Amino acid sequence: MLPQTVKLVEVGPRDGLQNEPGTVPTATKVALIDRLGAAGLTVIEAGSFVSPKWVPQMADTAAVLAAIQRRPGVSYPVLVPNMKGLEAALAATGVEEIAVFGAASESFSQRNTNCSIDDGLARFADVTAAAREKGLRVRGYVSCVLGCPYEGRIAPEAVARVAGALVDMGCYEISLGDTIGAGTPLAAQAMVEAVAERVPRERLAAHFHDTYGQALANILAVMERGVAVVDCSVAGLGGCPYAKGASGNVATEDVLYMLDGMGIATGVDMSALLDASAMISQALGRSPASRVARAMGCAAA
Ligand SMILES: CC(C)(COP(=O)([O-])OP(=O)([O-])OC[C@H]1O[C@@H](n2cnc3c(N)ncnc32)[C@H](O)[C@@H]1OP(=O)([O-])[O-])[C@@H](O)C(=O)NCCC(=O)NCCSC(=O)C[C@@](C)(O)CC(=O)[O-]
Repeated sequence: MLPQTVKLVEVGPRDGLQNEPGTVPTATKVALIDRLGAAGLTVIEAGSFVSPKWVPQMADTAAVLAAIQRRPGVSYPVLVPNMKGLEAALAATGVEEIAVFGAASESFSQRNTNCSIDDGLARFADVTAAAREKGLRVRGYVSCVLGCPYEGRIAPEAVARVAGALVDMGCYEISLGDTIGAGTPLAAQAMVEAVAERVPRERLAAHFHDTYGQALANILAVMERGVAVVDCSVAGLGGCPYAKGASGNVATEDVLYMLDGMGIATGVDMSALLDASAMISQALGRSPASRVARAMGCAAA
């Protein structure tokens, strides 16, 4: 049975823009986030407090948080990898939610966070406990749930182990990242079934990249297995710095078009979303990767 409503988690300003080769001005990020809020998105990932040597594109996250127009009922989470990141998040304006991010692949964990899966989980346990003590909500990510750029196939049980550990430490929701977009629908369903042995389905989110054009099919497949939270990126922004040729998250416009067409409520307005998509595409000087945005007339800048 398909869900009647789906929560869309907009990750473009973080997952998308962290991959831009050039610097995106703070004012552009702020304008994008404000437009996404105006379109009705209720969760908009605003940036990350990670090492600026690792991800220089997110170095202005505190400035972004200070300048956005906060809307009631909208959450603006930020990624935090360690206690230093948590301190920065707590010092920034208005942070109420953070996300910690682990992986189901040892090699990816090393490349992304310079530590093993288990060392990362130990760090996240400390971060999560301290964050919750301060009243913050904590979301957990698992990367490489349907394949790793270094190790290939990842066992669903490995995903379930990391997802279970994140929930046990206090994450309210687990976002399952097909980082390189390699998954296909039956594999996505099998992975969700394995994870559901450890984490209730209503606490799972699909975070699928669209590298092989499978993201929408995979989203529908896991919705059939009870997943009702979908991460997506306006204009299909993004990629993966550790996976050559990887494309961005599934485009928000494309997910919304599918859900609207199926009569599934999201609270997001297509024309306001297209406005945000056109704005960021123009700022970056390229056409949106979203098929829907292109079909609806968002041309190259
Ligand atoms: C985790 C670390 C910090 C370890 O990196 P490290 O080098 O092992 O850390 P360290 O503790 O040894 O510190 C090294 C330097 O970084 C600084 N530092 C240390 N921590 C911070 C911090 N929080 N904020 C600012 N600065 C920090 C620290 O102060 C020090 O500075 P120095 O003394 O050399 O001048 C690093 O590997 C890192 O920042 N990684 C983040 C990588 C990242 O952001 N990746 C993208 C997000 S994950 C993703 O996109 C996947 C996802 C979530 O979307 C799901 C999916 O699609 O799969």
